[in-house]
Amino acid sequence: MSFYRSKHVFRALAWGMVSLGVLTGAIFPLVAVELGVSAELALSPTFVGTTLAAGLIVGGLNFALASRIVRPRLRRLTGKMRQVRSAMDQATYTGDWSECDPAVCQLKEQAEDELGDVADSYNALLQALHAAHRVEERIQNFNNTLSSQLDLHDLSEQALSLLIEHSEADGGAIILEKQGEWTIPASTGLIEPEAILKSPALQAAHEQAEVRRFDLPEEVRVDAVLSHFTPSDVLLLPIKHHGLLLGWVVLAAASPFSDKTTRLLPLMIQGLGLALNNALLHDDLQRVAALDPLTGLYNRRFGMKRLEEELARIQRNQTPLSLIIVDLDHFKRLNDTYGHLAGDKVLVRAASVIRDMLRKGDVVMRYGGEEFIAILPGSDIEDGADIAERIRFALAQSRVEVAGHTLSVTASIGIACTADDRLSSAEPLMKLADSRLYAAKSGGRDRVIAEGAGEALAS
Ligand SMILES: Nc1nc2c(ncn2[C@@H]2O[C@H](COP(=O)(O)OP(=O)(O)OP(=O)(O)O)[C@@H](O)[C@H]2O)c(=O)[nH]1
Repeated sequence: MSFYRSKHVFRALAWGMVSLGVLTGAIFPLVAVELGVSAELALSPTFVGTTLAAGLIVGGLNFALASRIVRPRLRRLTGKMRQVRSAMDQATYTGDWSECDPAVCQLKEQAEDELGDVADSYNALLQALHAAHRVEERIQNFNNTLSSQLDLHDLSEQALSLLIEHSEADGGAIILEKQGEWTIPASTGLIEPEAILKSPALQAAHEQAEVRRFDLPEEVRVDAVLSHFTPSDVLLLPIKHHGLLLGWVVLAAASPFSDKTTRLLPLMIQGLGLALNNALLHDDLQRVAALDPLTGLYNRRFGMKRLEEELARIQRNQTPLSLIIVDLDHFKRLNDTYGHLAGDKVLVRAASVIRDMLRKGDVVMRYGGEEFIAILPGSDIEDGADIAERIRFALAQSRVEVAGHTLSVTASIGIACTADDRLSSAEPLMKLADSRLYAAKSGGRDRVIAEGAGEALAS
């Protein structure tokens, strides 16, 4: 019948019940005749009218009863749903989801029939929406926290600590590819994390960058406060940007990661790819801005900044610092004779010779055209002079082949030292070293001067 398919369930129910009542009322006189009531009485207009009216009334009452039982419950259900919908509308703009909390909005329907099923389904839907919102909120918070970070090291540390906080991990590390090498910019709670870089399993993982379970090399253990342990579950999650593998997040836990965590982590890491890519670009730009493009040494601007930093540091540590100025001799003549490109090759070689003579922790910059400065923290004037002499000698020995010519160059060098010359700031230190360089030039070039010329400070 058409009312089965009606859009108005209660109207259809009313039609159905009343029609059934009237039909029963209509059939009743015939049944009465069959049961022995005289046809004259049973089919009389009064009898038929009464049975029809009775059928109509019973149908109507049935409908009223059904409607009274079912409608309030349905109204409660729809009322709650409307409340949650409008709370969600609001929350989308205000960010306050407390009104949509399942604890507040759940339906407490006791019925064990279809109505109870509807309420249960509604409650389950509410829970699912709430859980989805919580995941979205976590991912958004994670991305917001990271997007403001451009320093690669700080970003990696922060990302790792958030990932550990949002998972059951006891320790972990971030592995990144930087200038063609795999490095670990952040690690927490792991003993000897560097061993991961040599792991064949990691090398194999690079081939197919996907989330996987991972066996840590034996020496990598989790550092619990009172003991070290081998984790029972380790996740290796790729960090990608536009499909390109930037690195990996390694998370290690004492007990297996839950399904929820293994599903949440890749979503969180999606945003990390963008943030790390920005930080890597920033890092590259900073490096490019700090370097002299011809020699790859620090440029003057960045080198002088480093000098200020080193001076501040040696003052705190009460150690000396020597500054060496190296100026190639008769470089103009070399350029004029063999050409600018030949001059460039000699500059590149000179830069590498000077760098090779220095220790880790020393700083070297190209200060100007054919002038280099080396900063030696911790060196007194004797150390400085010794290194300067080695630089002079190595430069004089080095040869550069250019278009069939073997070129060589000498250098004049001046040195000053914070402790021996009783200087503490960059300007007088540079001035004194420069005046000694001048003395080396005027003394005949190809020599080191480490004393005298103090009068330059007075000017
Ligand atoms: N090939 C090349 N030459 C450069 C570069 N920068 C500066 N120069 C040249 O270096 C030369 C420096 O000349 P000067 O300052 O007169 O010094 P010098 O000829 O070395 O003489 P002394 O220092 O007195 O021994 C100039 O001819 C510059 O053009 C560079 O990047 N490449």
